[in-house]
Order: sequence, then C-alpha cells, then structure tokens
Amino acid sequence: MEIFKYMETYDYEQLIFCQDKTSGLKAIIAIHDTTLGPALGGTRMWNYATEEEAIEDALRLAKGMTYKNAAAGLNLGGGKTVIIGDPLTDKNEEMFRAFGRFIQGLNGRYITAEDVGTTVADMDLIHEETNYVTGISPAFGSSGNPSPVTAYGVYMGMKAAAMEAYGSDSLEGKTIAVQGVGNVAYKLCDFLHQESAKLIVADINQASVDRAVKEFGATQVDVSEIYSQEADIFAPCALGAIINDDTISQLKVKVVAGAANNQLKEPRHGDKLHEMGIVYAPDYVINSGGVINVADELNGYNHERALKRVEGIYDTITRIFEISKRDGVASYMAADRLAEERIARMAKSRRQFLQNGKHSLTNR
Ligand SMILES: NC(=O)c1ccc[n+]([C@@H]2O[C@H](COP(=O)([O-])OP(=O)(O)OC[C@H]3O[C@@H](n4cnc5c(N)ncnc54)[C@H](O)[C@@H]3O)[C@@H](O)[C@H]2O)c1
Ligand SMILES: CC(C)C[C@H](N)C(=O)O
Repeated sequence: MEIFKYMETYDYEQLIFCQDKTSGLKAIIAIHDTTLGPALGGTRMWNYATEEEAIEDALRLAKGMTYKNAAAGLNLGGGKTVIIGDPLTDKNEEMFRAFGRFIQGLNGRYITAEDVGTTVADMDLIHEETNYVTGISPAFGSSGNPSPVTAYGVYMGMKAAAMEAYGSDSLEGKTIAVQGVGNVAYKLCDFLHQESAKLIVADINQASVDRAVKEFGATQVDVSEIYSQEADIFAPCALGAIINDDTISQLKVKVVAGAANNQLKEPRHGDKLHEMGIVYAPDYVINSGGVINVADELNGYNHERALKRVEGIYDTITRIFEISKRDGVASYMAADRLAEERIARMAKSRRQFLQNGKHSLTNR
C-alpha cells in the first residue's frame, strides 16, 4: 500500500503510529477530517494478520467516523484507533495508560471511546492519563457503555426503514434475521421482542445465541444460513463487508438495517440492493447512537438529552430516503451526500476571528 497516495486520494489529515515496548502497545491512530471539530472515534483491538491490514482498517474506520459524525449533525470530525493484539489475552494496564499518554500528546485533536475489543474498563485506564476519552464509567459523570444506546438508535432507524418498505413503522409480527447477537444486538433483540417481532439469530458464539433463544424466544440458525432466511428484515450486527457478491443473491428480505460498520463490501453492492428494491438503512447513520451518546459528554452528560438526540436517527434515515428518491441514487450515496454537503458548507462558511488566549499579548 502506498500510504501517502491513499491518504491523498481520500484526503486524510494524519496517521500516527504508537509503540510502547514494555506494555506491547502497537496502536495506529488515523485522523481523517477535522473540519467540523476534533476527531472522535473508538479504539478497536483486533488480532490483525498483518500490519497492512491494521493500517487499512484504521484508515477506513476513521473515514467512516467523519461521515457518521457529520450525518449525525455533531460538531466533530472523524478518527479511529486500532490496537494490534488479541483483546482476550494481550491487554494490560500499562498498555492502555501508554495509549492514553499518546492521545494526550495530540492535545485534543483526537478523542477516543469503545469499539470492538475494548471496554469501559479500558477507557477508564486511558482516562488515568488523559481527559480526551469518552464512554468511561458513569461514576466519573460519563455515559458508560455505548452499546445499549447504539441499539436504541438501530431500533429507531429500523422503524424508519420499515416505514419506507412497508408503509408502517410497526415491527409487530415482522420476522427479523439478526446476524451476531453481541453487545448491541442483544439489546436490539430486547427492543424488538418487546414489540412482538419474531427473531431469527445466528452467532459463532453459542452462549450468545442461547441467551437470545431463552430470553426472546428467538429461533437459532447456522451462521451460513442467516442470509437466506424467509424474513422481512436482515439486521447485520457482527462484521463488515457482509453485503457482497456471495450473500446478496441469497437475501429474501425487503429491508437491510443493522448495527455493523462497513456493511457493503464495495459501493456497487449498495447500488445492487437499490436495484433489487431492498431498502438499505446506511450503516454509519443507523449505528450512530453510540457516538451521539458519548459526544453528549462534551456538554456534561445528560442521558435523557442524548436519547432524544438518538431518536432523531429515525428522521435522518427518512431524510436519506428522500434524498435517494430526489436524486435517483442508492441510499448509501444519499447518506454520503448529506455528510459531504454539511462538511463542505462548514468549510466554506466565513470564520470570524475569536479570541482564544493566544492573541491576548498577556504571555510576553
Ligand atoms: N458497540 C457499539 O456501540 C457500536 C456502535 C456502532 C457500531 N457498532 C458495530 O456494531 C457491530 C457489533 O458491535 P458489538 O459492540 O455488539 O460487538 P460484539 O463483539 O459485542 O458483537 C458481535 C457479535 O458478532 C458475533 N460474530 C462474529 N462473527 C460472526 C459471524 N461470522 N457470524 C455471526 N456472528 C458473528 C460475535 O460472536 C459477537 O457475539 C460491530 O460491527 C461494531 O463495529 C457498534
Ligand atoms: C465513539 C464510539 C462509541 C464509536 C463506535 N465504536 C462506532 O463505531 O460508532
């Protein structure tokens, strides 16, 4: 990979490599765009097969956060970190504290939170070294684990997509095939069960499946069979790139709406869904509840205010379907337009001088 060429093509600002021998920390922070504000995005810990794979993931996820934050109406740019390692065996206190010091060194250009493989406890360790971290324990006045709020946003977005496909946003009696029943999807299944939806679930972790079967009366299917279920809605809540050449022809649903990041393997798969008449709720919009929730910490966290804002995902998804119809483009492209237009407007708007202490001449 030619890194500078890639960064130039997609207009990345900065890529930072962090190494700490004692703790074994190998982290890559990618800052994509800070037009709207400091880059906010989670830290993923994953056992990447190669360094190149880790760099690509950090870059791709950081750009996703620029779009997610812009479309959510937040005054935040996009960034993300990946830590190379197995989250089950390679974590230690020194690692997250060393990482916290690297974040502090960026002086607020990047703010972190949880992502796959990291927890509130990890964020608390980072917080020992820097304030530029969200999703820490509620005892610190923070918002805690973002997953339940992400799930609430996905539930709202799914309702908006159901309205588009079925003319009603009720999910009562709808059959929903859920791929992966981890942190977000467990809570999502809870909301869906409360609305009397029928659930079909698949997960590589049998304990997670058992819990959904027991608590929500879900039906278990093999992980390879989740795409071809006779269902109304497919909710991808595990991995990225699951809408691809192999899976797309198996889908029998009218709606794809789930929590996973980067669901489309390539943009053309979003076009294909559009051609097939499948309503697709763009991933970074429907799953923005987590970042909306942690971003509220910048105002002094208020749970009710954050939930109210997360409910707005329903309207944002509806607006995206309107743009899709207005411009005759697939919904993923309509979402990109919404985000890009906001960033472009803010970049162009006239910036008047504001005193920030640096021009006061008091430091001489
Ligand atoms: N947690 C959040 O607040 C949040 C916010 C935005 C986006 N997301 C995205 O949502 C997705 C889920 O996040 P999470 O926090 O619930 O993660 P998680 O790790 O708790 O859950 C993922 C689940 O998927 C299962 N899984 C993995 N591979 C699978 C496969 N091939 N088939 C079926 N199941 C499989 C795992 O066993 C696990 O139970 C991720 O893509 C994440 O990036 C999460
Ligand atoms: C800031 C975090 C809560 C972000 C979350 N991991 C996401 O992908 O949206």
